[in-house]
Amino acid sequence: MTQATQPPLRAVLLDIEGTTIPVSFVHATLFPYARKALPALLRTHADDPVVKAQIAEIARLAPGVSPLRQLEAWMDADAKVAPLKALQGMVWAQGYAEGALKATLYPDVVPALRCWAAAGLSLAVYSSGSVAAQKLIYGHTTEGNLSSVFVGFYDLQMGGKRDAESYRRILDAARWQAGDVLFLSDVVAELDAAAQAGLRTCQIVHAQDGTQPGTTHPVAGSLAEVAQRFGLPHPEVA
Ligand SMILES: CSCCC(=O)C(=O)COP(=O)(O)O
Ligand SMILES: [Mg+2]
Repeated sequence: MTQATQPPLRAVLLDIEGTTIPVSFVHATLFPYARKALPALLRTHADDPVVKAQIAEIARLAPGVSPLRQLEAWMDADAKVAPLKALQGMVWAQGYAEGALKATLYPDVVPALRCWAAAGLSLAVYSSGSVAAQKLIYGHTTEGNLSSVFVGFYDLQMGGKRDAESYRRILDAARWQAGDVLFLSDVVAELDAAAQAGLRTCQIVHAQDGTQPGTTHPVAGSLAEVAQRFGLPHPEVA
C-alpha cells in the first residue's frame, strides 16, 4: 500500500534517545550523572525495597559479581538492562528535583507533540529508560512539563526494543491496532521489530548524533518532516 492509500494514523509511539532527545544529552549529561550518583544510592538506600529488588535481580543475572561492578560493566557497554535502568531512574529523580537536570529536546519535538495530541492522536513512549525515568524527563524539560501529551509510557517490562513480541504487548496494553500506529526511532533494529509486529515505521535521523540512515524504513530529519510524510497535522516550528 502506498502512503496515500493507507488508513489514517491514530497513534504515535516514540523512542526517546535519538528520536526526541539528543544522544548527547543522554550520554554527556544523564549517564555521567547516574554513574557518579549510583555508588551513594547503593550505600545509603540499601534497605529501600526498590533498591533491594534491583540488587536481587542483578545477582540473578550476574551471580557472584558485586552489584556496583556489574552496574559499571553495564554502563560501560550501554547495556539496556532493567535493573540498571531502574536504578538510574532513581538517581535522576534526585537530580531533577534539585534542578541539576533539565531535559533539552530537539527543537522540532515540542511543537509536533503538542499539535498531534491536540489533534486527537494518541501518543506514547517506548524507551529502554524506566517508566519513572521517562516521566521525569518529560516532566522536566526546558520547555516545561510535557508528560500530559502522552497517554502511555512503556519500558523494558514490555520486553527488549529489538523483539517484535514487545510491540505486540504494547498494542495489547494500549488496545491499539498495529496498522493505526506509527513507531519512531533512530535505531533500524527497533524499527525492524516494530514492522514485524505490523506497526508503521519511520527512522529519525539527526546528523549531529551520527545516526546512519537505513534503507528499509522511511527516513525523516524532524517530526515536522514525519508529519508531512505520514499526513499528520503539521506543527508550526517556533
Ligand atoms: C528515559 S530517559 C533515559 C534514556 C535511557 O536510559 C536509554 O537507555 C535510552 O534508551 P532509548 O530506548 O530511549 O533509546
Ligand atoms: Mg533511540
